[in-house]
Amino acid sequence: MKPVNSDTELLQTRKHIHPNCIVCNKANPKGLNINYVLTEDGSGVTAVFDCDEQYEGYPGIIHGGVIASIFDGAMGNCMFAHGHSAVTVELTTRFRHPVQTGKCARITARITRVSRPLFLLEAELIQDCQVKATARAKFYEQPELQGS
Ligand SMILES: CCCCCCCCCCCCCC(=O)SCCNC(=O)CCNC(=O)[C@H](O)C(C)(C)COP(=O)(O)OP(=O)(O)OC[C@H]1O[C@@H](n2cnc3c(N)ncnc32)[C@H](O)[C@@H]1OP(=O)(O)O
Repeated sequence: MKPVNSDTELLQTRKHIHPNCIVCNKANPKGLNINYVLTEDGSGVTAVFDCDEQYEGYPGIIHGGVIASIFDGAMGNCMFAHGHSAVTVELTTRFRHPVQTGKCARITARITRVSRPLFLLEAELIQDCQVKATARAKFYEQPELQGS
């Protein structure tokens, strides 16, 4: 599926991304400040997460809720990148291996199926060349969120 714009800065500049988003807005001092950009082939979005220890649950392991939030943000931004505004209606995360603090991880998300108003998306987190967590979600299109 082609994105509406190949500009990798698109995701941070589109006015309809909520200015206070807890996951992706860099201006939110209490947020995760994740910078999602389009993948090279434009089919999805990707981001690097620094896995700072402030996000740990158990010592040395990133909290699963933080990972789920980053997946949700990735898939939401993927929707925006393809010109769809939508809300999450279902999110399933599989924590395959502990995500360690102090080592960067890469998150990638893409749309896998469209059945309007529902969109199915998948995401994965890779650290140390290993897929450590995956997610699937359903998003429900809400065009009225555009421009808010
Ligand atoms: C000291 C200071 C203390 C401070 C405390 C602070 C408190 C803070 C509290 C913070 C709280 C923060 C909380 C956090 O954020 S914890 C952080 C987020 N979670 C993780 O990092 C977990 C990462 N995952 C793993 O480590 C492995 O996957 C584990 C060890 C879990 C299993 O890996 P392993 O390679 O060993 O095996 P396997 O993958 O073949 O699976 C084996 C079995 O596991 C079951 N299973 C697996 N998947 C599912 C599933 N989807 N539904 C149902 N069951 C499932 C099932 O029985 C399966 O067996 P089978 O059915 O296949 O026979």
